[in-house]
Amino acid sequence: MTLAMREVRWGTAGRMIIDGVTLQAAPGRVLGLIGPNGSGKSSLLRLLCRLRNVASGVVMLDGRDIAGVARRDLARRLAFVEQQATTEIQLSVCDVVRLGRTPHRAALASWSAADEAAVNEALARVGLAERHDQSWHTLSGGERQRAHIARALAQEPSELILDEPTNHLDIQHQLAILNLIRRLGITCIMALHDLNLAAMFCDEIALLHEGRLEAAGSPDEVLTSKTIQRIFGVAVAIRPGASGRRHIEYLIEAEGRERS
Ligand SMILES: Nc1ncnc2c1ncn2[C@@H]1O[C@H](COP(=O)(O)OP(=O)(O)OP(=O)(O)O)[C@@H](O)[C@H]1O
Repeated sequence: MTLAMREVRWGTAGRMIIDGVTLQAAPGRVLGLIGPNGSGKSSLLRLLCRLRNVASGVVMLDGRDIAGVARRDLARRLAFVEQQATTEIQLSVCDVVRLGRTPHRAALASWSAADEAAVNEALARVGLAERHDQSWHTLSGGERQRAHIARALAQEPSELILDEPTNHLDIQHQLAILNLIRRLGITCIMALHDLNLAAMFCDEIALLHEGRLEAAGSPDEVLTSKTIQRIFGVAVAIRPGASGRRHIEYLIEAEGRERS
C-alpha cells in the first residue's frame, strides 16, 4: 500500500469541500481523478500532499498517518505538480528543475554529479534539454508545465501527484507527457479533465462530484455513458477505441448548432 485516504473531510468558510472520501492508489499504477469544475480535485490532491490538513479522517503513506511524517521525508517520497505553479522569474530553467533535488541533499552539501545527472535526465525526458539555460520567464506556458514536471521527476519520487498535467500542452506533448508518466512505474495520482485521455492512460479512475467519491474502478467501470450523463450532464456514445481503451464521443444536438 502506498498512498491512501480514509473518510477524509475538509472544508473552508463553513462549506464542506471534501466530504468523507476513501481512496487508495495502487503501487506503481496510475490513478486518474476526474470530476466537474469545483468538484474538489485540486483540494483532494493538496490534502494528499499535506499542503492542507484534513479536518477529519486520515491520509496514509505506507499505512502511516502523513501528519506524523517529517516534511523532508515526505518531500523525498512525494512530488506534486500544481495546476498553476508560480516560480521566481529570475531563475533559469535548470535552476527550477534543480529545486527538485532539495529533499535529497544534506544541508550545505555541495552540488553533486548525481544531482546534475538527475536534472539533465529529467529535462531530457520532458523534451526540454535544449532549454537548460533559458530564463524561466521566456518559456511558453506549455514549456513551463513540462519544466515543472521535470522538477518533479528530478525529485525522484515514489509517488507523483499532478494537477491537470496536460494543461497548456499541445496534443503531441499531452500524449508524450502522459505516456512518460505511465511508463515511470511509480504510483501516480493525477487530476484530468479530458475523459478520453483518462481512459487511455489511467489504470484506475476516481470520480468526484461535489466533494464526494461517486465512483472508483477501472476506466470501463467508471466511464459509462450513464455516469457521464448524470455527473457531467453530457450525452455520449462509447465505443472501443483504436488504442484498445474506450473512446467517448460527445453528442451535440443538431438543432443547437449555429449556422455559419
Ligand atoms: N481556500 C478556499 N477557500 C474557499 N473556497 C475554496 C478554497 N479552496 C477550494 N475552494 C472551493 O472548493 C471547491 C473545489 O475546488 P477545487 O479547486 O478543489 O475543485 P476542482 O475539482 O479542482 O475544480 P477545477 O476542475 O475547476 O479545477 C470550489 O468550489 C472552490 O471554490
